[in-house]
Amino acid sequence: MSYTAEQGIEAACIALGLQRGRKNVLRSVDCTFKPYELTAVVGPNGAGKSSLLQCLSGVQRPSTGRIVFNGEDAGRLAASQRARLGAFLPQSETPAWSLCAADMVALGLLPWGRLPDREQRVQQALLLVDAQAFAERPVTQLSGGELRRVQLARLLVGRAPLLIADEPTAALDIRHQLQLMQNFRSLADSGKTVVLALHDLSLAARFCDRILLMLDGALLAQGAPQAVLTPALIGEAYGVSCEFRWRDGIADFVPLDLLRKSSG
Ligand SMILES: Nc1ncnc2c1ncn2[C@@H]1O[C@H](COP(=O)(O)OP(=O)(O)OP(=O)(O)O)[C@@H](O)[C@H]1O
Repeated sequence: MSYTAEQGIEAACIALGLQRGRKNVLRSVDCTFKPYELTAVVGPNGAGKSSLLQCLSGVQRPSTGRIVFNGEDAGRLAASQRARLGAFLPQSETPAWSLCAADMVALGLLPWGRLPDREQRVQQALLLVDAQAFAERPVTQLSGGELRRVQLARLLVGRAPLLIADEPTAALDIRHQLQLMQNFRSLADSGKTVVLALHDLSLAARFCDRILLMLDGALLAQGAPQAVLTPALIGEAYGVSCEFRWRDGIADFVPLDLLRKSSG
């Protein structure tokens, strides 16, 4: 591939399908993620958000369709090259051994070998998520939110132009949710392509350029927050009535009532 890791990457999913067991959990998904864009993938439990992010990151091989990075088939890339292009934070992960937080963050630099500024990068990443205070603590002794922040630092420490995070704000307190979303916003503004699965629709509306709304393995809608996060589409996807109150660019999502019996 002819571009460097610091250049932007446009990642496209083309007619993406994924079968798990007997179920088609992704059904012909077409979408494109661009440099300078922060995209939220939203939708009810089981809609296929994690499956889409796993395909995009290369953790899952799609059953049908393709992922294309800057026009080239990502499925043909060596795993090491793909890791340098796209960094991924899975929805959940339990540490297998008790390495210290700084060493866990440094794992995010593995795709680039031993960089001369390794220590600096690790310290900067820890600072981004406010985790310097527990840099030397074993990750097995951190609280859920502290561990998540260390895992987020591991995502942010590298040089990949594509950042993919599955429910990055879950487990974080409101201060750290806000700080993290501001960081993702700045990273997108600097040219990164950022894709997040989110359940918090207020955060998605406030910080993201685009929203992909998924339902039952397919895209129900995609576009700007004000176009996608409408009471009609939210009602169809989640089965709840809701209100969005927009004030100075800040969206406040208020779920009001159940519209129908849940299917999931
Ligand atoms: N390993 C698996 N084997 C079989 N089915 C699976 C597997 N993992 C997920 N699924 C199914 O795939 C569908 C999509 O799951 P996915 O995790 O992508 O949803 P999601 O939108 O991320 O949900 P959530 O909001 O609950 O995290 C669900 O119906 C789920 O039951």
